[in-house]
Amino acid sequence: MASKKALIRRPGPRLAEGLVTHLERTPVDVSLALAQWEAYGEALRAHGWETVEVDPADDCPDAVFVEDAVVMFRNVALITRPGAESRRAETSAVEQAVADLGASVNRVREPGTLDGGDVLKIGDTLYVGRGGRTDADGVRQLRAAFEPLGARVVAVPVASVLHLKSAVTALPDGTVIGYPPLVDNPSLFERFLPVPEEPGAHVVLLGGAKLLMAASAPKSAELLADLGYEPVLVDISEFEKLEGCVTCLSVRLRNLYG
Ligand SMILES: NC(=O)NCCC[C@H](N)C(=O)O
Repeated sequence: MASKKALIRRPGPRLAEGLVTHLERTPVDVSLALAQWEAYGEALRAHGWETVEVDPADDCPDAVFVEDAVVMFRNVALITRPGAESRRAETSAVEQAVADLGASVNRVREPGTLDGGDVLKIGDTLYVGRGGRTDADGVRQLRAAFEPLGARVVAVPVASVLHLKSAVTALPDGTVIGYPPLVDNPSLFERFLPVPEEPGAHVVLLGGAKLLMAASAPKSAELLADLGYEPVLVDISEFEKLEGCVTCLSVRLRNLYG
């Protein structure tokens, strides 16, 4: 039976120093962030996901955004080489965690850069954002790692946001959702549904019709509820101040043995 495990990583004491690129910096309340992170993990567990904590990286302010350190396809983990130098030390404990869970491990090598937040998986298609954090060599290495396993890799230019998945994610039926002002090329996707708020573009598929979403996107949640989905809302305001979203706080692992 497929496992339902989710990697998460506790925010560290330097969280407030996390990178901001497209937003103006506003103060982060680290203790509120920790409470929000606990509630996020609880929401995953309440919907049948076993959370697995990666060892914290207290010197890395952005380590909580664990999605950026690894891309999973089937039972293979591609450990990334983050585009931001300050995030490169995040990956070793993530590699250890996925290896301990039984994944086969591959790595993005210098000089390529790739952030997990740039990879949107829909079935066997991997859309990869070529933008501020992921370069052409990173895209090539993603192809080399996963095309032999049956993935189709589609590269998408990203200019307006930090990562591809800051702009778009996908519903369980593969429909891509996004907030139009921030989606550079909606025509690259097979089906595109606009949502009315920027954070409304981010969903984590919890299973069945359940979608984990940010509490800051009530209108988008309403729209998706009206389409028969069941939004589960979590407040992640402190992570949003650092350009984080619901997707980047976990990595779901569904195809590991054991
Ligand atoms: N996948 C994501 O959207 N990750 C968010 C990363 C935010 C972090 N402050 C960064 O700039 O790297």
